[in-house]
Amino acid sequence: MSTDNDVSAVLDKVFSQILKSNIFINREVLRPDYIPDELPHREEQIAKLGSILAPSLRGYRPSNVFIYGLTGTGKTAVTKYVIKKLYNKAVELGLDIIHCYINTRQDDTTYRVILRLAECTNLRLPFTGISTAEAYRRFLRALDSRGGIMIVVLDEIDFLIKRQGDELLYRLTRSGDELHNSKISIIGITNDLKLVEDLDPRVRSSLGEIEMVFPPYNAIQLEDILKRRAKMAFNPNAIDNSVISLCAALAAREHGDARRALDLLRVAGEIAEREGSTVVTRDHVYKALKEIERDRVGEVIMTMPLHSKLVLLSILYLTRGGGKTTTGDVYTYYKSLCSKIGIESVTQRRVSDIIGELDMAGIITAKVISRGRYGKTRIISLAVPEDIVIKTLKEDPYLEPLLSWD
Ligand SMILES: Nc1ncnc2c1ncn2[C@@H]1O[C@H](COP(=O)(O)OP(=O)(O)OP(=O)(O)O)[C@@H](O)[C@H]1O
Repeated sequence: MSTDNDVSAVLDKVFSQILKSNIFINREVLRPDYIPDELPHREEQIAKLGSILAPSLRGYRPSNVFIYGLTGTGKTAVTKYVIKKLYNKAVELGLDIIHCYINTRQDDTTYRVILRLAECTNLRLPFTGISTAEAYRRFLRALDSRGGIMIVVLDEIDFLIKRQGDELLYRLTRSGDELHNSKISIIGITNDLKLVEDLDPRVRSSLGEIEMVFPPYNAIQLEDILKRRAKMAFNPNAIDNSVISLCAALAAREHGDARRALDLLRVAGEIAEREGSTVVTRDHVYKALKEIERDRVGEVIMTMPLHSKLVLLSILYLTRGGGKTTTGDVYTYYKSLCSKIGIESVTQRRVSDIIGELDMAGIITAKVISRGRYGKTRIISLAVPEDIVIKTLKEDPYLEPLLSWD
């Protein structure tokens, strides 16, 4: 058993390790929310968005823009960068442009988005007590009495649409009918390409007056992005080019995701620091890859609903030691687990959907095979290490007792 003294000694060691370390000169520049002064390989998108928004400097409402592309392709960074430059220009010219950035994963209800819109016009609305329609009316009134052009960025817009539908978007894109002294222009950002296809055509056409697609970066571009950041983040003697190209190559394996590349570099540096090393090595990058993957898988599993966890637990049990199983066997085992803990099971069809979702999330692999006249089935195997799944499922008090087979 560890004593308070042991724990305090461990902490002392960690603190002095970090204080001694001179791996980083400024680790903040590797954080996901840091907006760098230059965004290499996005010159074209910066110029295009800049020219779309520029009419606001002459008092015209810029076209609405719908920006989409896979994660880590620079959509948020480019948008914030262009808006900041535009705002600075407006201040220089003595113009009043209101800009409002809202991430709808964080502000995920229509009411909260309206609260934030109102805040950007300096109007404080109550958190409760008035209807959404009333809140919207007050916001429009405040904006119109202030006047000017408002540029609203709705980032991760898919979260709002999935939760609340597209009513607010529709109203915002039609707000011109209700405003006399002001205009609203919207930039919607998403990485959910399917959402774009499924969107109501009337909203898609008004929101996407102009559409911009951000392509993934290739490994060479990622390397270039990393080099420039690494120069600001690391002590020059603590990192070499082979570490940076490894991070770029690993991040480009799925799709060129700059966030993943930067995370790898930052976590590799942190591991080197924790280990008391004076340089970041390729070995630290591989360790970082494992650590990030563990965190990702752990988080996905932890936030899954109970029945998805039970399905995953069934797959884990039936494929122990690297085996394979089928949808039918998973369903039978899953039902036995439900009766063990005294809850009602969901239908086989739903279990089949859950298997599809686990496959999409990269937790399992499910290949459809034909069994001739017996129809089709899926051959299922685990796609992530068993120990991460066991450790995460054990954290759920409902499931803990079911995991005592070993
Ligand atoms: N061209 C670039 N140069 C420098 N850094 C970049 C570049 N593109 C992206 N980044 C950095 O990569 C990280 C992710 O970028 P960003 O948040 O803009 O991606 P995104 O496309 O909005 O992703 P998501 O859809 O997941 O929100 C940020 O830290 C950003 O600063």
